[in-house]
Amino acid sequence: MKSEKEKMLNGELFLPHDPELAAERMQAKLLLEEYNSISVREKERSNQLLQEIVGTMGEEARISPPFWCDYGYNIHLGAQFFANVNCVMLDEAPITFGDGVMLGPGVHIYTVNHPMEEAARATLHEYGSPVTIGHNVWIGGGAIINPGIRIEDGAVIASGAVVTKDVSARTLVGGNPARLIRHLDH
Ligand SMILES: CC(=O)SCCNC(=O)CCNC(=O)[C@H](O)C(C)(C)COP(=O)(O)OP(=O)(O)OC[C@H]1O[C@@H](n2cnc3c(N)ncnc32)[C@H](O)[C@@H]1OP(=O)(O)O
Repeated sequence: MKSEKEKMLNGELFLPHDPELAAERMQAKLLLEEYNSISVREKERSNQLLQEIVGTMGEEARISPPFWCDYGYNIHLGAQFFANVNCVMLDEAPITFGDGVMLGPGVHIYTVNHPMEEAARATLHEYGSPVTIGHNVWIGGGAIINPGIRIEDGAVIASGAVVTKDVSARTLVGGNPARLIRHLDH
């Protein structure tokens, strides 16, 4: 029989209050608590902690605290990744960034959904869908990226956008729900 963690990683319905998953979220919270309270002078310790929190990270990846996520190990940061303050990543499924990605303040990236059907939702099951963000994407402050979204290379997400559909390479999208504003090809 599959564990709840295996179901989570497989994108199937799973129970988050399972003891193994609850312990992993607690471990992530403890690391984040330390990460979010560390002095700005302690760059090395801060970098070490970020390496412990996320699954993988490229050269010079940085996240300005405070930062929150559920598990951490499902997050993969490319080189020169930068997230401004108050970033939230609900990483029940992989969240993968290419190189040179920038996030403005307060960007939220969600991979988790609850069932739409009331009786199924009442069982407290949930399920994850991966979010994939290409190289050199800029996501403006306050944007929300929904589960299962793919944002291709060079795209720009305007501040405050709610991204509900995949975003093509080198396009600017904005609004709620986010719509094409213009192409960025030169
Ligand atoms: C690490 C960090 O990133 S920290 C910095 C954080 N900074 C931010 O988050 C700022 C993000 N910047 C934006 O959202 C800007 O508005 C940009 C980048 C989208 C502006 O891009 P521009 O190409 O200059 O767009 P411009 O101002 O010409 O507007 C084009 C159209 O998009 C609309 N638009 C611009 N910004 C937004 C927005 N945030 N949401 C919805 N629509 C928008 C404009 O109203 C305009 O619409 P119209 O053609 O109907 O008049």
